[in-house]
Amino acid sequence: MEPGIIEVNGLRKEYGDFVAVDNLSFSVSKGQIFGIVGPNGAGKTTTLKMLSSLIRPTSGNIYMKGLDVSNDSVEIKSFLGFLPEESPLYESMGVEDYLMFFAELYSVPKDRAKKRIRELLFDLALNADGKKIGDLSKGMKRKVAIARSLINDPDILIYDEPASGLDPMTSRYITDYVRSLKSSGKTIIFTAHNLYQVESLCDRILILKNGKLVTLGTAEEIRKEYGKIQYRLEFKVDNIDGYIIADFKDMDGTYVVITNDINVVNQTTKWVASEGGDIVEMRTIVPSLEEIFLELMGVELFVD
Ligand SMILES: Nc1ncnc2c1ncn2[C@@H]1O[C@H](COP(=O)(O)OP(=O)(O)OP(=O)(O)O)[C@@H](O)[C@H]1O
Repeated sequence: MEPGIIEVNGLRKEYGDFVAVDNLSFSVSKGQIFGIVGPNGAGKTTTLKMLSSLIRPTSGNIYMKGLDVSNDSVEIKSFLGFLPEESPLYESMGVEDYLMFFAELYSVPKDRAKKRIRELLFDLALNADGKKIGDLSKGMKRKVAIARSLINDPDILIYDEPASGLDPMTSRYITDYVRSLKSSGKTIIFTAHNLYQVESLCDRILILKNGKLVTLGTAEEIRKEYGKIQYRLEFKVDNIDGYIIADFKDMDGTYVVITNDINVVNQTTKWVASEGGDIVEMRTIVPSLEEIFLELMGVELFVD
């Protein structure tokens, strides 16, 4: 198999006696959106900080485009954009001055930087109207931080919770924007707590718990491996007294059976036919990534 644009092998981070990230290995292919999810304290931010060479791993290695992050961090920074969970912005600066300042830090020639800033402001629908960064809304500040991460047009983007804490519209705008970055050929690793967002956006998903990989795959693969598909059968019969195949709910004259056993479905349909009744509806209930996630984390789910 071709090596990924990002290759992580046996990554470990210790803080004193505490192991924040433990023997983590994964590979991200070029042009993929790769999501890292896990409960608070799972080690997501620590992993992203190691990928962005903000902190050094205790052991293990990370390669980006074949370069070792520990040794070639300067070169890697030229094609990497990092968006931290909390982005400290220079509150007293105007948006364009702020972005120009970062363009200079990345040695982007002035003319190209001006064009890039115009494009980014347009693409992100960011109209600051001459306001200082400190006077912008939370969503606009997040957009400024995203524009900053893209100022040098990097190929690889590492985004820590890019759309968290924002209103649904801005959050949606940012996730759509991340999707458009993928269409322009960029590779994106991001963390999020909103699993519907992760499911709709990511090509592959890594679930972390206590610093360890729990599972890794497409949403479909994770669903296949961990999700219990259930069947919901709704039927009508004149007399339910003889039904002993499974538990059922009486819903005002129709009866509902929810089961993960296909034999129960087959036997029930036969029984309903033999009683001269009708099947009102039969469907499968596919678990959401959220339900699988909660189950993997050991949280009991209650189904009505
Ligand atoms: N500098 C540090 N010193 C000591 N422990 C730390 C340090 N940074 C992180 N940790 C610990 O490492 C663990 C993982 O933290 P991390 O921030 O990576 O989790 P996370 O998955 O990003 O959580 P969240 O979803 O809350 O952002 C936590 O228990 C945290 O307290």
